[in-house]
Amino acid sequence: MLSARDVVVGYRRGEPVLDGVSIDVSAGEVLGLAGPSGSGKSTLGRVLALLHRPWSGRVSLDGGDISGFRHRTPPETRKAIGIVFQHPRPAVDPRFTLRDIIAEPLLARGEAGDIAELADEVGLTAELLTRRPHEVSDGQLQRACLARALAPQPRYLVCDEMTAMLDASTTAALVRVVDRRTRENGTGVLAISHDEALLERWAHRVVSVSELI
Ligand SMILES: Nc1ncnc2c1ncn2[C@@H]1O[C@H](COP(=O)(O)OP(=O)(O)OP(=O)(O)O)[C@@H](O)[C@H]1O
Repeated sequence: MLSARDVVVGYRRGEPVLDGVSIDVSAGEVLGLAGPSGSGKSTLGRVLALLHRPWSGRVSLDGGDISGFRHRTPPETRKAIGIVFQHPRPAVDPRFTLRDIIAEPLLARGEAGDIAELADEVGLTAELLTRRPHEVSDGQLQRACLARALAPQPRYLVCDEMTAMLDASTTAALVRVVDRRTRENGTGVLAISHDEALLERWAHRVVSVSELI
């Protein structure tokens, strides 16, 4: 279980965005996180993905406290939690090919991974893997970002408006990819979205930030 307990966090001193929020994402579960713009959905996703350190409260991974790690997160913990953002372009190095982008987390750990298999999983052809970000569509780049997040076989995945920029067929394709991981590998997913219809189809249950206090 990936959990946050009584998390208080914000960007300006004395102005918490989340004030005592608790959430549990179980293995094999897709938890939808809905709610109005500015309510702190992305902030909570970033806290769970260890990109933002809470002012107080606790973040735990399968029972172990991981609240204090952030940049010094041990590789095994870092590997366990993936994140995919709404906008793929700022999330990649424009000099890299899609193959390099997908391989990035594996190379960083000196691990070998089957890039062709990951590309196949997200529906990218071998030819697309040779291109750079400016030579592919947003949807194709987002497929590469999803493959990069899945490469270390994370136990939990935060999808922060992963499909908000994409058309209906690419959205459905990427959701199918993540859903297969949930069913076959037990990957727990926090699916953050404005799209209530999407969450209704995808998530096992849906909560809003205001319900988590
Ligand atoms: N880097 C930042 N610096 C300062 N304030 C920020 C930063 N990121 C978010 N905020 C503020 O924190 C609050 C919550 O933002 P957050 O992006 O978590 O909400 P959200 O529910 O995901 O919104 P949206 O649905 O519009 O993406 C907002 O008031 C926002 O302006």
